[in-house]
Amino acid sequence: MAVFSSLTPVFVAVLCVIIVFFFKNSQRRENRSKQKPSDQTARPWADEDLQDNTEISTKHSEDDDGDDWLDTAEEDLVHIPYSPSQYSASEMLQRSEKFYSLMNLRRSVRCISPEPVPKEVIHNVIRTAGTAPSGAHTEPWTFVLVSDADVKHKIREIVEEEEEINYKQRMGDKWVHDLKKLRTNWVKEYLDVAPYLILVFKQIYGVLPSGKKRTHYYNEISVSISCGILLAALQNVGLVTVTTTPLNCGPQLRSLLQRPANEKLLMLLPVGYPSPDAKVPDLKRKPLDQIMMTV
Ligand SMILES: NC(=O)C1=CN([C@@H]2O[C@H](COP(=O)(O)OP(=O)(O)OC[C@H]3O[C@@H](n4cnc5c(N)ncnc54)[C@H](OP(=O)(O)O)[C@@H]3O)[C@@H](O)[C@H]2O)C=CC1
Ligand SMILES: Cc1cc2nc3c(=O)[nH]c(=O)nc-3n(C[C@H](O)[C@H](O)[C@H](O)COP(=O)(O)O)c2cc1C
Ligand SMILES: N[C@@H](Cc1ccc(O)c(Cl)c1)C(=O)O
Repeated sequence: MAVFSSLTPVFVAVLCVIIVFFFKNSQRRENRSKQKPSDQTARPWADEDLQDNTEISTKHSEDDDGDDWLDTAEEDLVHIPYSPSQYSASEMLQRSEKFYSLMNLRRSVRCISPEPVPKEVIHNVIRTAGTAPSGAHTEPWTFVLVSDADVKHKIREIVEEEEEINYKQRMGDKWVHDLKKLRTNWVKEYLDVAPYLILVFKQIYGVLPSGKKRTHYYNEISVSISCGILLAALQNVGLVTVTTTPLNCGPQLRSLLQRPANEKLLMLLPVGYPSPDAKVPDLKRKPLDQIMMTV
């Protein structure tokens, strides 16, 4: 008993040292994991809410035996002067009003004329889409331009088959109800009729000359921005489209168009002139005070 009572203070002291040691260690580990992702599953650029399926670079993976990601040529990239056009305040106002008026006339048009469209115009529209900013300038987009009647028809078959199931089963009553005002259904005549279909693919990763994967940061956001610019470029030349996202068609369309495994369909845009009898739902847009908060 006497031995125990004399040991207790020593025992308590040792116990305290052990507890402090463990506590400090666990704090250090926590801090380290906050400061620097310690494993390759940490992907701060992939927004969970967006369900951005960006794939991680294989830089630290087991099969990695080199420093492909270290591109010295890019490290030495020169920085050049940049002085774009500037306008007076009144010119700016005029230009902003003009551009707003043009864009405010943009509508999703589902009745497209078969009238041919100059190919060079479409090429310029796609060039313009390719001016979009992208995560780490990875330019993670592929625009597949389809004008071949047989391929367009195959696309229509795939889309209509899946969209019928979407409307009847996958989308559910609420979504179908919310779309009633648009009078859409699974019949997609514009896929045969429009002179061009542009299928926009996001590259979920790139492929380096060595065959290894290159990380495409924020690829979905980057490609979505390029699609916005593409829509503006179409509007600028008087062409129409409808932004479509044919659910469950991605893999089939990718394989029909022989796109590689790193590409996923983001949007399908039928492009042409509006048909003379085209109608659009009389939708209203939110005014500025409902979309802008000033602080
Ligand atoms: N952002 C969104 O919330 C959604 C958008 N869509 C839109 O619908 C359209 C068609 O997409 P949909 O077919 O439904 O969906 P996906 O193209 O995402 O494909 C559906 C399934 O196929 C897999 N897949 C597709 N492409 C690849 C690829 N290149 N490599 C590996 N796996 C692949 C997906 O894998 P995984 O599960 O790994 O992605 C998923 O399981 C597009 O326009 C798309 O933008 C569709 C669904 C949701
Ligand atoms: C992300 C996104 C997905 C869309 N998917 C479809 C679609 O699959 N089919 C379709 O007919 N329209 C689709 N639309 C078009 C919308 O229905 C349309 O933008 C909306 O009704 C507003 O009309 P507006 O484009 O004329 O302003 C989509 C639009 C966006 C932005
Ligand atoms: N993809 C279907 C359903 C659809 C229609 C319009 C939309 O705005 C959305 Cl989000 C979905 C279709 O193209 O009919």
